[in-house]
Amino acid sequence: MSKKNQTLGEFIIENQEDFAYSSGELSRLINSIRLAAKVVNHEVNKAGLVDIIGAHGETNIQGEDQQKLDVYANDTFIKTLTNREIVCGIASEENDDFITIEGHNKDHKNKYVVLMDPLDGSSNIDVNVSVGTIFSVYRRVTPVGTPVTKEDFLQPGNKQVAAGYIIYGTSTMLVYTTGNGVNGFTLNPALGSWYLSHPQMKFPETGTIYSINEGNYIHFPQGVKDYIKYCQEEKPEGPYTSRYIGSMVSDIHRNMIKGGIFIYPKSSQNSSGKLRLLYECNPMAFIVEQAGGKASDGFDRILDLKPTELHQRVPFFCGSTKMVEKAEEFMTAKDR
Ligand SMILES: O=P(O)(O)OC[C@H]1O[C@](O)(COP(=O)(O)O)[C@@H](O)[C@@H]1O
Ligand SMILES: [Mg+2]
Ligand SMILES: [Mg+2]
Repeated sequence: MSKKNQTLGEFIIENQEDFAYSSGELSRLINSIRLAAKVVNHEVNKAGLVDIIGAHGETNIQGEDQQKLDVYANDTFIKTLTNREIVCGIASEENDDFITIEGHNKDHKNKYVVLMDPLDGSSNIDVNVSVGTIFSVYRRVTPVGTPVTKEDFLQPGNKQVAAGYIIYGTSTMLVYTTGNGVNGFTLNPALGSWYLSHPQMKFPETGTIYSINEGNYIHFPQGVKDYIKYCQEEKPEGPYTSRYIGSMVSDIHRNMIKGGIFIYPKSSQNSSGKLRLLYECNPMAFIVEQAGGKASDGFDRILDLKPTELHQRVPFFCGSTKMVEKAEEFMTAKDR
């Protein structure tokens, strides 16, 4: 069978070496995520048809309005993973605290914790623009057989054993890594199967797309302002293009295919930026590095940061290696 016709199920079976230390637990975890993703995809696709869009009337811990689909996606991923009892804990952007999963015999025997942003870019739902899900998997650091603690979730990103995202776009894709490159699978909605459509994805070393919310320009650090000016200057390789969807998964997915940089910097209004280290930046940084790209906070590697709290935010510079390095030069010159 040609690799292109391979389904995700077949891919997992044929690449068991990627799951070498997991005795089937990690493969079952990815299988559960692909199932939950199909359920969420079905709901996202009919968002315009049913009265499910719009603010839910609650606010999450960051004080932001939750959309109904945020809640739905959160519940779906949590229930799917909890019912199958294949993880020992879950932390979600939509929950104040982590969830402990005891297991059927209350023996806390599972090894992995999952951290997730169940619906990324949710403000795009009611205008029919792509949204996503981001997930991150770590091996617990506390002993198996005991309840998980915060320590299991506050691990640096370089300890991730798997990470991925789902993009609910014109096609729905699941892109993930277990630390052995990045593979992308496209959902055939008629069959409900994920097909390997993007084997061994590679982030172009450089590109001409820059993605940043320039509406916040006056609040940006000087290094970011200088980098934006640099992007707008004439260059031998041709002009740069500004593209910003406002849904990080979609912005980074496009840049990974075409070459580009995504920046969400700190600002005079927000000293740590907006994006969450554990639910958004670490998993995307792992994927991007595995595809040959680079991710930093403008100075230091995202994956080496030691988290101190679950909902911690961090400035994020991510994309084609040469472009991130160039942005870091401007940051170091003015903001170090
Ligand atoms: O509107 P802004 O400030 O540019 O923020 C956009 C960013 O916020 C996010 O939507 C945050 O994600 P959530 O929808 O999960 O809160 C990113 O996906 C996106 O890059
Ligand atoms: Mg998000
Ligand atoms: Mg979200």
